[in-house]
Amino acid sequence: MSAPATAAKPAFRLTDSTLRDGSHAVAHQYTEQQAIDIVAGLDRAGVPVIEVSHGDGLGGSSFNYGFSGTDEMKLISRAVETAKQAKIACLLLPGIGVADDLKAVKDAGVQVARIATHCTEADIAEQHIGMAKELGMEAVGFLMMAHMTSPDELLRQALIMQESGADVVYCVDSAGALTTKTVTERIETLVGGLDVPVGLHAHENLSLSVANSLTALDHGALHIDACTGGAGAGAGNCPTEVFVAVCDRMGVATGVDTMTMVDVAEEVVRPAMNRPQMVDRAALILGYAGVYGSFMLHSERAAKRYGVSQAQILIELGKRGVVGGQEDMIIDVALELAANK
Ligand SMILES: C[C@H](O)CC(=O)C(=O)O
Ligand SMILES: [Mn+2]
Repeated sequence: MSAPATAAKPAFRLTDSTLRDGSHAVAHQYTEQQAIDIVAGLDRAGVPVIEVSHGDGLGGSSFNYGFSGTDEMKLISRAVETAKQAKIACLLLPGIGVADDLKAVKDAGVQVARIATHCTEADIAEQHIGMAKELGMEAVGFLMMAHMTSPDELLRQALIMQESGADVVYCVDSAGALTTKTVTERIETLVGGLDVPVGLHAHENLSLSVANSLTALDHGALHIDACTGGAGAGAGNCPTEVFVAVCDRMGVATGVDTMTMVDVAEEVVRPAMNRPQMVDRAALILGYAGVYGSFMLHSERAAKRYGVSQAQILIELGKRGVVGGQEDMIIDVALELAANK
């Protein structure tokens, strides 16, 4: 097998979110040892940024979002201790995480603060982006459920994040509902209208995460998110090892050693997963109906508990345009379906 092209300057910066978005796939039950092993592998492969926190960001451990198996601060500390070259990042959704969480992770050695809001609510990130900058962290704006708004409105929201001090702004396909066409429209509009670099965070629900990430690069994105073994909410995220392998084949420099990534996926991450990441019925419906990826396991539990169809719950949530933070609506919909049976 040919040697990976790690020497050339990378065409984009890769953020691996196995220990954050991938946490949805294991119902937030990562152990300290798993965090150490995953960070050690990714760091060895040359991944430049590794995100660690509860799947729903700092402070996510709760009845609403699911309790963490291990306190996220412990996972973060193990990650910081283990990484030799990679920066450690955290996600924060204002309201779930609070300003003190940012200070705590900065003190623990986290260098990148990713501040996430629904795609039309960037204004609620202003304070946290500003605080991340005051703390001397890199601040990344993260506009979730980006399929739900137009490219022009997404740019208007991204400009709010840029004005607040964001160093990078991401288009986040939380539902895995974007296609190569709708990614192109969004990334082109963001790249054309922002002074700061643009990123894409793709999900696999329509089997398009690799294609969408490549499309984003073609249209000027400089940051790409991925998860090893395709871990993550719904059908998972863009699989890191597959993405860097495809980049190698296309002559796109990643700075990451593909064969090390392939081993980390196979030997470290997949054994940590509770079940295979795949585009099964529920995941496909998430993408097709445009439903928030992290609703998958919640809707599966509600369907079992109330004896209704998970597919119907998801379709109904899609019709109602339910967004992250409205997890209680999953139960409401399940109860309504049960009452109408
Ligand atoms: C809190 C969400 O899981 C953030 C994310 O990764 C997404 O919206 O996608
Ligand atoms: Mn995600």
